[in-house]
Amino acid sequence: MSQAQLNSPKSWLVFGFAILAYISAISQRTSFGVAGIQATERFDASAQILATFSVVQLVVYAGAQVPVGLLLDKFGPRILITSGALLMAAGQAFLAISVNVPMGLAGRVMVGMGDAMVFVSVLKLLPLWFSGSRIPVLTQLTGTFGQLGQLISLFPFHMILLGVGWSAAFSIMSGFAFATFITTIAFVRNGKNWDGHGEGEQETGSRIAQAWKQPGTRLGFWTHFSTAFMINTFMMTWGYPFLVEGQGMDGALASGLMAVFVVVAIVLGPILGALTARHASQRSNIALSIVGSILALWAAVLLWPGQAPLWILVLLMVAIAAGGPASVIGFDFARTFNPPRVLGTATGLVNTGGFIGAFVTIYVIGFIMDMLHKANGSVGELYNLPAFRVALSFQFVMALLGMAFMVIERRKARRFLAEQ
Ligand SMILES: NCCCC[C@H](N)C(=O)NCC(=O)O
Repeated sequence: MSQAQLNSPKSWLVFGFAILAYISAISQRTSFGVAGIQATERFDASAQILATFSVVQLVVYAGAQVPVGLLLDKFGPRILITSGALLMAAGQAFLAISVNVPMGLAGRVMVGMGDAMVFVSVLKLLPLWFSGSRIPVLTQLTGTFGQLGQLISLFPFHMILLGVGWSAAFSIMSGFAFATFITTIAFVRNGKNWDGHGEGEQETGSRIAQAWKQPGTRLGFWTHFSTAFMINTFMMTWGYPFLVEGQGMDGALASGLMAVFVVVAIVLGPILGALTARHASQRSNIALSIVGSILALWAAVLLWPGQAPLWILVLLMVAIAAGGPASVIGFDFARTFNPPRVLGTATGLVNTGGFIGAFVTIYVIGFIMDMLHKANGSVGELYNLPAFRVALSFQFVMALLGMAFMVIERRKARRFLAEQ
């Protein structure tokens, strides 16, 4: 390990440009979400087809995590971030010229694959360039800075889309991704602490098995699962319809309140980073407390007689948003329990938790809503408060499952540490 390189000015330069690539990745990921109305017109698509775009992109993202983790351990972060940026640039360029649904989907698949390569690679760079308590803080800051990407798609991208049009807006996003491809080649290095391809000689299957066998990886997976599935469920599908159709909130207010998620991530990320660095033995308790707070607020909102007042809905959103920074604790478990040669694989495994949890929850909530509507003879509104109350309660089942596994794996991880 080259100590001279750690925490050096060059470390900050590498980290800065890696973060830039991640900010770009988040802006590419979220850009389609603000272009829904234009996409419906351009592709002459139904709401279901529009939803397919998001689901396809997320399935690609989650499905790519383990292969990306394996490639990361073999080839290192620099190649992965470079390839991710190039794939996203190509995907957005393709989307800019696409005129039908299959072309649009192909573009989003490329964006999803490219996006999948960036976050875990930035995390893998951290122990190569930094040491000690800086790592958990920088892990949190990575997630926090990434939120700036969402602001890019919410504001400048959206303005260009409205003012100049689809092709120009997506071409500019493609240009942004391409710019980070160039800056990654120019400035991002694996550094002297990267052992190179020698790390990648181990069999693929055995590397996955080695990472998963480690109780710290499984604790990280269930931590990510428990903290992130509710924010993903809310942001990706059910938050907006629940606020507008279930709680009778004005659509513009509901969209505006979604910015709460960015603000909470920016404020809470560094605080949680410092807390986890200082109190490593309390990491799981911090995550469990945040999941507990989300559940308490969901219970208050769902049990509230009639529509809940605005203040409690805002509190609910703050709590759900706290799940984002809390999920980063999962990556900290992966890092502290695994040797560097399987860290990418372990991080990829952890990063699937909150997405797998969200797919299941999103689907089951929709299924329950449909069943309740059918049980009522398919009369009246599909989306209504009593139906949301029942369907959204499914989140308690998933959260309790996740928390139970966190406690089980925590016990095993502690036993593992005691035996070391
Ligand atoms: N401060 C918010 C961080 C959110 C992290 C999020 N749960 C996550 O796992 N992100 C992975 C990614 O690729 O962005």
